[in-house]
Amino acid sequence: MVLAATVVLPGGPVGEFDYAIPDAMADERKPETFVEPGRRVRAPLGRGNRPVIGYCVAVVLKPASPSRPLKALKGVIDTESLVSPPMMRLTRWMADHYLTPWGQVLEGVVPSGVRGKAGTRDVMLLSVPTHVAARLTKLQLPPKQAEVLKALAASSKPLSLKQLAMRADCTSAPINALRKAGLIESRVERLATDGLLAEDMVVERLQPKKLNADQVRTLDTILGAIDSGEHETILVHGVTGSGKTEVYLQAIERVVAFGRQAIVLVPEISLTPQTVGRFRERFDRIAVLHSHQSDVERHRQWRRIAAGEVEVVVGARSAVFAPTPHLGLVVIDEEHETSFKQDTAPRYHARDVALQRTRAENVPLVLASATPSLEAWRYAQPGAPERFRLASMPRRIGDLPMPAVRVVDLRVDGEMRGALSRPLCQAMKQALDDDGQIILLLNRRGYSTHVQCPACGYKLVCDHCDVAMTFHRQDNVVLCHWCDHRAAPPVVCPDCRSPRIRYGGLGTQKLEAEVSARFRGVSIARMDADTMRRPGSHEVALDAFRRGETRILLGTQMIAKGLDFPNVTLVGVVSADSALNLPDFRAAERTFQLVTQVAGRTGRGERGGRVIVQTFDPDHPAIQAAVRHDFERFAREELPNRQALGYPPYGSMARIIARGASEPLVTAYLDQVADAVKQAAVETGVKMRIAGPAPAPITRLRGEFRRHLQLHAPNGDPLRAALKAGWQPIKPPEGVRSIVDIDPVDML
Ligand SMILES: Nc1ncnc2c1ncn2[C@@H]1O[C@H](COP(=O)(O)OP(=O)(O)OP(=O)(O)O)[C@@H](O)[C@H]1O
Ligand SMILES: [Zn+2]
Repeated sequence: MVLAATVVLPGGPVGEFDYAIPDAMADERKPETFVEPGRRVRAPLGRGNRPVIGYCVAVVLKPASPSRPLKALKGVIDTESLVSPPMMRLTRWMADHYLTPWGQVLEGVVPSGVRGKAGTRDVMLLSVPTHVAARLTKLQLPPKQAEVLKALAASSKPLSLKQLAMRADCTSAPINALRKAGLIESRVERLATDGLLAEDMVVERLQPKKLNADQVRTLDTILGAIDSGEHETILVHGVTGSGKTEVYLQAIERVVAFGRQAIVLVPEISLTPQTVGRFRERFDRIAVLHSHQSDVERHRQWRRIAAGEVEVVVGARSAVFAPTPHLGLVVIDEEHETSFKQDTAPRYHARDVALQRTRAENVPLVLASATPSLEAWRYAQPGAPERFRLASMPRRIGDLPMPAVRVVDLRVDGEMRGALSRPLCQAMKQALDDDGQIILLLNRRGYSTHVQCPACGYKLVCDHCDVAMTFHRQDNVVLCHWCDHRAAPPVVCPDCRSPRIRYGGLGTQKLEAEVSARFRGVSIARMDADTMRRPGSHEVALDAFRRGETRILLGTQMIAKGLDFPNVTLVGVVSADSALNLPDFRAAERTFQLVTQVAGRTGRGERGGRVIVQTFDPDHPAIQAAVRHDFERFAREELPNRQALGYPPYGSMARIIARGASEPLVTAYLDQVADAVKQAAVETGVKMRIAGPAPAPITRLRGEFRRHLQLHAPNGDPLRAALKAGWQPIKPPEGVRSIVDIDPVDML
């Protein structure tokens, strides 16, 4: 038998490869060179023995095969495992579920700062072995060496070479002589270069709030699951302002009291100092993980978490992989948010990964939202394939009423004053007169969202993408929001030279200009991707709004969620329709979520609040349900549509997207794949619906043509089988790239 390491390669080729482990790498007493699962190794690949780096995923005994001996590993990179056994199993599941090579999943899950041990360095620490210390006086040594040994033995903790040389006032020569003679032992330890770790911010501690009846009921449900020691998923559906956060903070207190850790996932955009502060007020040791962190900071947090020094991990999507040693609970706040799905490989959804992880570790998962995803909602209904438990919180804290919503029909209201209808203008004036504050939502950035020529019908699109260019007045450019291509704004039609070229369509910049012209002297802040570029700008803008210095806050969806400002007495939705016409089966769901969430930002104080929604489609079921803050009504009306078409949550879906500069090559490749997938689908014996191949909704992006194929099946297994047989084996030609997105969220 030979001791072998099973290795997967992040950079391909796909597959698991066995390598013999040389004796020197099988010695547990030499941790620097020990091979174990979760460490990266150097291995020779292929005929030419090209050196590659891979992850050891298993250590196994293999029967020796003299005719085909295993190649031997060349070296070990990591001095400790980067991936715990449960995490190893989780990444394995992800590789299978998302049809992504295991090595690529591992590379995506272990942060680069952790792989590179950012902010730390290896330090050799010297000490005197106990058996040497015992006979220190009896040793016959040259005087300098005796002095060194005495100095080291007198030290209460191990010393670095430099420290010891200083204490004994010597060069490294006598120290090395002692090491050679086995009188001094050494080990390598990884220490932070900045020496002392920054202390956690000190924040005034707050006591738990006294819960209302709905909160008590919900907390009891969660605590029951925690105490049972079993996995259970609990969907907390609570209207905006019902106090969901307080409930899960108190559930986490129980988990922490048991000496376990909790992970709380929030959308990246909500991960503000304000949010983190709510945790610091209640817990001593918090770790924050987000995508703007430096490698050094991320590595530091990762180590603290792995060492069990942290009670609560708060983070965006990737915090689902936090290496907590004793996980007790995972919470996903605003569970419906699309940012929980990663849009590069591995294309995982944090909700599904969390479900898998909490099941494996036997701990509860809490999903919280005022507008749950239809997936989570269906699974909380009787008779669904998954069984989530539903906890409802239908009332606001303090029994505050939900704000009244008025719909303005833009088709009949002829009295538009630019972007704002007369009712919205009047309501704004009144809110300002009453010393209230206003939130205006418009989910399109820029000034004009399209440039068109009425004379010849010309539309200005990006040179590289099949996307309309947006005019940005501040920089005086037309800009592609997909590839960032910039051009000078045309003054005449580039096609027919007509000077009547029109800049139309409303963006946040234009809205800001209109509002400030109409409400002179009123302080306005705009929050969108253009004004929020610098880190921390979000917080600055929200702080000014909180203090009342800003009276009107307008912006894209980033102002729609989570904000809790009691003085906001009016919310205006400038155009509720922007998401409604997207070629996406979730368009209605997105519209409902956005309008409901932003409407929920008002009426959160004693002063009450109201909402005005402008739309060209006032009878649309999503808008009708949002106007009533009625999620159940929306779900009742939308679910049958999904069921009729076999769309999620009734069945699984996968999308193949192929792209390349040459349209014929992309087409030929995807046609070939489609045939193979259809053939394979028949062989699964499961009824599958396959749509396409067809041009993707965004047909050209960054100069590449895009085509896609969509697969629907009652569940994910036959989909994966068909893709494994039909898609995986067909290598795209040079210049064509192809990806598979399982359970896609992005339909463009
Ligand atoms: N039991 C309680 N007693 C008094 N105030 C409470 C209580 N629970 C929560 N609150 C307060 O009520 C407000 C709303 O709570 P929270 O922000 O947790 O609601 P939410 O359900 O998460 O809302 P949303 O979904 O709109 O973000 C907060 O200011 C919170 O501090
Ligand atoms: Zn472009």
